[in-house]
Amino acid sequence: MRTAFGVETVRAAERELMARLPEGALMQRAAAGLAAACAELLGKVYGSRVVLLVGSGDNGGDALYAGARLARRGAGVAVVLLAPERTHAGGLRALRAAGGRVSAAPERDIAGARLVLDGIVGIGGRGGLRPEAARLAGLAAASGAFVVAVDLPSGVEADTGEVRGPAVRADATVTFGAYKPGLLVDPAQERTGAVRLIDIGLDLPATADLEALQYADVAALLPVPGAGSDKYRRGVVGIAAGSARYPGAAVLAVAGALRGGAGAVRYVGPAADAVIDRYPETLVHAGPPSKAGRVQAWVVGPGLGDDAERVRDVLAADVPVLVDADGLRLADRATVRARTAPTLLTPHAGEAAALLGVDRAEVEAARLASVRRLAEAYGATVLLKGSTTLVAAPGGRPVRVNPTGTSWLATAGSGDVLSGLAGSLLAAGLSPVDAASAAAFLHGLAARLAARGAPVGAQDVAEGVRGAWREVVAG
Ligand SMILES: NC(=O)C1=CN([C@@H]2O[C@H](COP(=O)(O)OP(=O)(O)OC[C@H]3O[C@@H](n4cnc5c(N)ncnc54)[C@H](OP(=O)(O)O)[C@@H]3O)[C@@H](O)[C@H]2O)[C@@H](O)CC1
Ligand SMILES: [K+]
Repeated sequence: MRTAFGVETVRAAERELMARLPEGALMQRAAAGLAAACAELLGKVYGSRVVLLVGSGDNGGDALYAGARLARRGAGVAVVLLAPERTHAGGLRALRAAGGRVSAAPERDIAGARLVLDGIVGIGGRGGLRPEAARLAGLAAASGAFVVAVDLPSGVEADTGEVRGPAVRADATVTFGAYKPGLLVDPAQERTGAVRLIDIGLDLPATADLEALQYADVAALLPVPGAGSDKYRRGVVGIAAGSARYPGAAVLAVAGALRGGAGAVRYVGPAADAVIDRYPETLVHAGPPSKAGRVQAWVVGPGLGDDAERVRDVLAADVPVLVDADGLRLADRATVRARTAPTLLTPHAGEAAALLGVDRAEVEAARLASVRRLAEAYGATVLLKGSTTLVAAPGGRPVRVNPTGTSWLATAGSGDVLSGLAGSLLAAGLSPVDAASAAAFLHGLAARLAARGAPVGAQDVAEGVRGAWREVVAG
């Protein structure tokens, strides 16, 4: 599991460790890791031109000490100071002693640099970059130099991933002690480049603020039928989706469900012919969901139109229910809150905005806060779709972020496949958080496998799920 911790937690762990170490030791660990990463990126350090953008705090100190290490190895290092009178004094002394210099012509130095280190601001930052810092970040972006963010791209919010003003766009980020949530959540995540974690020996709490499943975590969650399994013991998932107008949504939700590990898929609704035509293994039923026979979990909503009655009927079932698409519009909040079996809501940003009564842009800007708010408001687990899909449960447990997302998934019907897949995992017995995050992981990987650099449709994604599953199990 990859974990991320908020600023307060990281600072507390740093204080605790600093009290046991000689003064400055932690910064030296950070700088050593940073310099090593930069040397690796440069390939040849000797003769390389490096520019440090240095602000008033310890983030600048890290950059200065790393710059000193690179200067000792023969790099030509120039530093641009944003607050000359408040620069980290020890770091600047070390840089000068190693042969580095303070830039007299920042524009020229940045234009000629191979590597720019962004030490403007780290976890002490508030809000977007100030004008002079923003100007320098712009010059760095325009120069074609490789930009390495120190701890995090300056200007992004470490705790939330929000980007409320100008911010550095890095090609790589070297972060210290722990991943910060903002490095994994959009929109900030788009600005980090590849992230490398330097272990500086922090002792962190067992419970993270954010976590991202890795291959082995997903493999451990996926259901495997035993010798004694029959289709009912493997779980039956019910799909209440589709309408005369949108039969395709039913077909795609069933396609996802058939790949999710449940023993059988039951379809209820007016698109039974289309479903059977494509997937004859589906059990179909034309009446209300409550009369369809036993299921271990329901999916309700994709392509449903305005059939509020089907949503009410499904929500009355005492099994886990996944609500998606039209179902989100039709589900009554008090009914969801009153359910005793778990509920999983799977909105995209626009649907989440409608549920929260805010603008879509506000959800997209504050994804972490939005998914947490929705989970509390509905007393339900919420999967917020996006290129960094988030899963939150009510009650403040760590939020999960999916690491396999790809922009190829922004294609019609791919959400229907995801709801079928997650519903199937629910029916197979996974908790809502595990079902949602394992489904998002498989779904993202399936899209990548299916796409391999070319556009994909939702059916391709559904067909890619088996390959993704195999890849996960193989590690
Ligand atoms: N603690 C440790 O042991 C270790 C810490 N480490 C490192 O220290 C970093 C944290 O250092 P830090 O606490 O000194 O804060 P930091 O991020 O440098 O900000 C400093 C100042 O910037 C300013 N500023 C704020 N917002 C701004 C903005 N938008 N645009 C421009 N400027 C802005 C504001 O000053 P102001 O001008 O408001 O007085 C603020 O006080 C951490 O990220 C890691 O790199 C590692 O070495 C490992 C060991
Ligand atoms: K930085």
